[in-house]
Amino acid sequence: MAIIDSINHILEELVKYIPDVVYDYIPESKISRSLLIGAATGALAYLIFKKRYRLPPGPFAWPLIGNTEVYRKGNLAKKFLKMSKKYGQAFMFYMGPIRCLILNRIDVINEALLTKGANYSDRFPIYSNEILFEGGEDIINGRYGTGWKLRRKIAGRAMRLFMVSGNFNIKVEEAVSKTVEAMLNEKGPFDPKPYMFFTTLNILGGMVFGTKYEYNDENYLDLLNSFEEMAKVGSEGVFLENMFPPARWFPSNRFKHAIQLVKHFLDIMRSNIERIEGQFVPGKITNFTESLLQAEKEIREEGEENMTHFKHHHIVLIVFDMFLAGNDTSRQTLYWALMYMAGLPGVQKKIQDEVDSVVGNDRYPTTSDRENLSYTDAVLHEIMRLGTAVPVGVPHMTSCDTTIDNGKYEVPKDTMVFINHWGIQNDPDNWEEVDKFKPERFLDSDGKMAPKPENWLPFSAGRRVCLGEPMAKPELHLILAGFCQRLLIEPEPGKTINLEPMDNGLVISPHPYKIVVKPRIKP
Ligand code: HEM
Repeated sequence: MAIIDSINHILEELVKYIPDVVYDYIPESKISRSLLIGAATGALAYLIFKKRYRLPPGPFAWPLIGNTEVYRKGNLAKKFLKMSKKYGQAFMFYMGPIRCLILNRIDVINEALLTKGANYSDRFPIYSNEILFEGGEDIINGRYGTGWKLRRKIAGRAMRLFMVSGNFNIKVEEAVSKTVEAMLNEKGPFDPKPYMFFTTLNILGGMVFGTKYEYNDENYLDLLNSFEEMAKVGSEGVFLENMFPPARWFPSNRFKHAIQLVKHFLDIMRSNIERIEGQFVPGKITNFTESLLQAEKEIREEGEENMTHFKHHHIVLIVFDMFLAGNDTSRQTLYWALMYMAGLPGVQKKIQDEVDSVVGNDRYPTTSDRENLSYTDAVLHEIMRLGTAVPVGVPHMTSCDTTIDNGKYEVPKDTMVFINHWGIQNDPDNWEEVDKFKPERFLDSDGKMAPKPENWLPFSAGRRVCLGEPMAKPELHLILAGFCQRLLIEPEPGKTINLEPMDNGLVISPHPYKIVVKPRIKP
């Protein structure tokens, strides 16, 4: 009570200098007065002593709600590119109360991801991710530090093992041949989207669990529906719960639905891991999950105290990451690929000629054909440029006060950072005839793949670079080559395919057309 009395004494003295009109608003109760003066003094001290930063420019932001016009609806990547022309290549906006830095040019992106990688590689602790990912201790959402590094290293090693074991070519071939067969069974024009899911899921399922799915398999349909539903919930916009903590006391139905979906998905992962664990013979690794189980065993043998950063729970989260990060990105790229093939028969024919001459038709393409299938590779690069699968990346966070644009601006600790991958890949300042589908831009004068243009960055760079890049690129290349080798892909009769991306939602999606496929090789 002594504190309240002394605050009130100060207030009594101060009010003598306050104009009457303000005096009327000062409550009479001593406790309310103390709270008021305490809050006012706190706010004043905050304003006086708050560190002032030389922040990058950006639009005016309302307190608490920030720039609703930016984050509420529509395609973020396109908005960011447009805003960068007004505010500069490193600018800020506020998502609710969260301060966000947007990077739109390769030199500032390289500065953040490569030169100052240690300052820019943390992840923002997004509330929904911490809830959905049971603590957010997976790889994608993991905070930058020892635990994340260890989990990334173990998962990277497991993936490399799959790539070099010879299993990779086999799994891709199995997946492509199953999809080709299923699509050829279609009687008329059909939507190719579910088939792309079927292809990528078969490869991921093969890698992670050693599973093979059939098109009407119950387990497969369960995964497909869970994924479709998760993608739908995710594309409906940001969760209010992430921006405004009080919203967490009364979670929206959408948020509750997302929790149920992820829980179901994690249960599927757990039951598969348990099955593999039951048959696991240490030292004998045949799939990704067994590699993780082996790593867990070795870490445990070094002493239980080493297990803080790699427990059984982390295996479930890492496996979930593989499906989450690996599936939607790859299937979306393939969906674009089929639309381009149906819409651009000349490009399709050139791939077919290349595959026919390099591979022939009595076997499927393999990774060793890749360097001789340069035109196919260039087409894939152009598809990934225009149909960027992760348009504004996975947000990073600064782990300390830092700078950007060679010291021109200061960026405070805990700022959320977006890399506009779609933006640099579709900026007319970076590419000639930016909207034109031109695979040749990736080829040298001998028709071989030229060095990667610096503005082609679908997988990001630096410490958080996509873990799946070494797998995704050859995988998508083999699938595209395999489809074109086996199939003639055409639009639905009477339809012309509009290859402009749809202008809605967070992802860059093609317009949904039906296609027709015909066999090129007799089965
Ligand atoms: C078209 C295919 C793909 C694209 C365009 C893509 C793109 C990306 C991007 C932009 C990021 C964020 C990087 C950053 O934070 O700066 C990322 C992260 C990640 N990706 Fe991919 N990805 C693809 C396929 C895959 C596949 C097939 C897998 C695994 C099977 C995978 C696993 C991951 C993981 C685990 C991360 C998190 C890395 C970390 O936070 O340390 N991705 N990916």
